[in-house]
Amino acid sequence: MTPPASQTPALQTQALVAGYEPDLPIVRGVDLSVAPGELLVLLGPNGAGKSTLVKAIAGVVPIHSGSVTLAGRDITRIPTHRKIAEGLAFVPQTENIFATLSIHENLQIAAAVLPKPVRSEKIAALYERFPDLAAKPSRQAGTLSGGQRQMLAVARALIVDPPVIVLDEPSAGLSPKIVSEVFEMLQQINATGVTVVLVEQNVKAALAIASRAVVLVEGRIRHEGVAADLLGDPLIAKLYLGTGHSPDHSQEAEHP
Ligand SMILES: Nc1ncnc2c1ncn2[C@@H]1O[C@H](COP(=O)(O)OP(=O)(O)OP(=O)(O)O)[C@@H](O)[C@H]1O
Repeated sequence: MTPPASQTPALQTQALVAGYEPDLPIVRGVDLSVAPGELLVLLGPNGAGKSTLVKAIAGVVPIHSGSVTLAGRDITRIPTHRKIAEGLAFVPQTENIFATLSIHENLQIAAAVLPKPVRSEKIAALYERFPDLAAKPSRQAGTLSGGQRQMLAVARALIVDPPVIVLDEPSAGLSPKIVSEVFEMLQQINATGVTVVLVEQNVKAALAIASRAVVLVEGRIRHEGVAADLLGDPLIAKLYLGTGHSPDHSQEAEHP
């Protein structure tokens, strides 16, 4: 979906510089604009700074300068734990669930940011949306398959009905079949009006579901465009997307 240019971006970074050490920027001046309703994929070679960028947006990596806005509101300096209440949900690549707790307890903890009276109703709504989770609410989250863990991590993020969800490589370590299921789930979430931003190594699969793609190289945006166009551009595929000269991670085995 390509909304009118005048529309306030759902998520925007301006001249964003971020990194782990004060004198070592990894993200080096990124202007990223995500329109409401977009499913945007962030691509680029290993070490390009994709994860660092989304972590900076989520508030878990220090921002040196620049800004992050959500539907026009400045959230640059808002503490990480409050960003979810502002409407920005972040699903980290790892440690995105409490492995020793049950599915239900994981959802209860996520629901703690909501007012008490609505918590059970929100959890019930999630169970309706994710029947696989509803089937075994007392199961320990750490015993779930990789795909089901991602489902739980996404469900936790969705508990506040966020307008924007940002995911750091949700397909990491999953088999191609499970990757398809996770991507289908993201498409369905996007179809309900949620703006989705995801970092991905599964270039072809991600471009197939994305509306737009941004290619990050050495901490800067090098290319952006309609996902389908990028998929068909042999130069971009060769230079930045890893297709043709580095392994497509979709072939990796799932680690349960
Ligand atoms: N916790 C950390 N502390 C210091 N430097 C880090 C940390 N995590 C990542 N880096 C460095 O930041 C740079 C960008 O890493 P990042 O993970 O953001 O890249 P990426 O594009 O997501 O790559 P990949 O696809 O390999 O995950 C790399 O040079 C990496 O070594």
